[in-house]
Amino acid sequence: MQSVTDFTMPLFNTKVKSLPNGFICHQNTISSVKADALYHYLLDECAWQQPKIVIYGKTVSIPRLQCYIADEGLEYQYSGLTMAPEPWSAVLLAIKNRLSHTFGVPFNALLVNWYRDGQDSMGWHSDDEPELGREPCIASLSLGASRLFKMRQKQTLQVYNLQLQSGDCLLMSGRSQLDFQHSLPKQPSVKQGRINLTFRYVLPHHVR
Ligand SMILES: O=C(O)CCC(=O)C(=O)O
Ligand SMILES: [Fe+2]
Repeated sequence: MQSVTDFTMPLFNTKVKSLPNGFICHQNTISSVKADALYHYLLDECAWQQPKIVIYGKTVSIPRLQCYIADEGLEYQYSGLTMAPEPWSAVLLAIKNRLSHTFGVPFNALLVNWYRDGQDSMGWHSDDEPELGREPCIASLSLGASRLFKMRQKQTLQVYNLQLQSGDCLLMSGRSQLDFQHSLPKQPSVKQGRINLTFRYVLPHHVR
């Protein structure tokens, strides 16, 4: 009998889109039907949170929902907030293991973001927290609505656009976090939701 994990395994014999240094997009790693099934599974299964952060002295809710999943004890800190990890479900563990095997990275943490519609977003940032190490390798899987992903070279401010489709897997490695920021801007015309999964390797001895 097929299990949910059989339906959702990303495959990597797919088309590759080349991007600025350090970014690689593997297109269609999950068929749209499977990506849709996984999207709805995660909507139900994740313990969604909408943390509040302080920006310029003002407390605001982040414009999306999040769930942080990781090996035991691997806390994640950003913008002054600490997220305690949820345990791996069988489905996410299987996907994590597949991605670890494919990319040769022992992923041990996953940040899941749910953009309910085009009003939800993520501002310019680099994933450069010390616990990710100097040149982290992050595998980012997109499910649901297609959204624009922007990369901005820190020195030249040149902006590169990438349309992330359901089932695409974007790999950010090498100098991608050192040389670039990235963002997911608001797109009010998008009415559908999107879930993004970023698999990371958190250095256990760096957790504060
Ligand atoms: O939703 C995306 O594609 C980007 C997510 C992201 O940049 C992050 O989780 O750090
Ligand atoms: Fe990011």
